[in-house]
Amino acid sequence: MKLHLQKSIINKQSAIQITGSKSESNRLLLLQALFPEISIKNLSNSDDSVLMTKALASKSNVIDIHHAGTAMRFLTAFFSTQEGRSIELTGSQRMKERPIAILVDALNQLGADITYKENKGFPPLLINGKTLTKHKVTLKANVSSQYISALLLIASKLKNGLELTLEGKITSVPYIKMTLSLLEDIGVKTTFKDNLITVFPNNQPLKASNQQLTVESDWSSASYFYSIIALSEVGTQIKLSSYKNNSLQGDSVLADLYKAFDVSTTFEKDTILLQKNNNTSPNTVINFDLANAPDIAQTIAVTSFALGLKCHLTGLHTLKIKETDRLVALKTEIEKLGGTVTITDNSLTLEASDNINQNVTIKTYNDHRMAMAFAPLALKVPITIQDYKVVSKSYPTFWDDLDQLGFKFSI
Ligand SMILES: O=C(O)C1=C[C@@H](OP(=O)(O)O)[C@@H](O)[C@H](O)C1
Ligand SMILES: C=C(OP(=O)(O)O)C(=O)O
Repeated sequence: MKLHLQKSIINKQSAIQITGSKSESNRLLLLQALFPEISIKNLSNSDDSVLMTKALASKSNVIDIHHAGTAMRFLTAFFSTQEGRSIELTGSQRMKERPIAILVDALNQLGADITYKENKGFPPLLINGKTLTKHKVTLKANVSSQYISALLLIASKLKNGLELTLEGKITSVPYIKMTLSLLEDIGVKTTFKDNLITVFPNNQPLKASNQQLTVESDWSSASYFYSIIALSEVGTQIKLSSYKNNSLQGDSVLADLYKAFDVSTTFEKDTILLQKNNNTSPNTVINFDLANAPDIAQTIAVTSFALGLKCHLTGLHTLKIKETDRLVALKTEIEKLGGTVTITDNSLTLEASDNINQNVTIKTYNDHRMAMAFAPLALKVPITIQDYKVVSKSYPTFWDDLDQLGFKFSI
């Protein structure tokens, strides 16, 4: 269903409460299934976290996690350890194109029994739960960190814990560190030195002081407000809550990166105040390596385009296997708007330009981030989002929050 955004000017000051991080939530939900004494505050209301909750509670032998990548990967590891349970783990058509062999091979080497129902290397998976007996495995670390997090999340419940050796350049590192930090928060011991991660077994109940966890709000969702402020008049402010100064989320690098667009971030207790300080110079060139923060690539590309800036983004190799091939999707949609984009397998270059075509319909490719990344362009031109409902994958109240800021739109 289409959503038409008129050219909008937003309120000078607004405050938005953002839902919990979907990455932290899906890790904690998995850990809660293993350690039921865990209680979680500020859980994400994203579709992906709702699907994760339902899948963990389900008694069915077919579980469909739709588009949720973390749920697919984390649940593959979880169900492989559930002795006596046999399930088919499946997902959307796109999920059936997102590779999973690296994780399946690692789990099978540890003693799991996982096979492919359709295409080798891809969901759906047939998983016969077993006690995993081995504790050492090596896997490629340059394709998706989610395979590594999946193994780490189940590791403390294996008899001898886990020793993971990572091969190749490690991608999306902050997500691995987030997993290890959350394990430490509940009292599981871990080490990460060079390319070796060790998780020690923990079959004791958790200490009372390790049972209550509060999810920080989602930084990837905050990126759309960074973009909105970057495109707004000098002096415009948005307050977002609830955030921490020492975040576990790699996307908190936004606070640094958006300085290039003259957006400042001020921490005030558990809120962040974003403010546009100057008109961004047209001579600014954006040059970022986003290997550690792949989910904000679309936001940054669109902010740069809207401000007419040249932009060169690298470290984008994981974008090809996300909800859609995000490199191709970005090139196609920015070019419809009048931009010039060159992509390789791991980079995107946007030429500086000062023209933005009006009334373009942005295709969303079943990708929440395509809809949300392009929406801020309404501060410059009227624009249509092809399927506005996609946002619920990570941010169900996105349009309500844009409405609150003063965006004008109709369905
Ligand atoms: O572990 C996680 O929560 C995630 C890891 C990242 O994936 P990759 O490691 O595949 O880049 C990220 O893109 C995804 O949205 C969430
Ligand atoms: C890539 C993403 O999610 P996932 O891999 O969990 O589907 C995302 O939210 O941008």
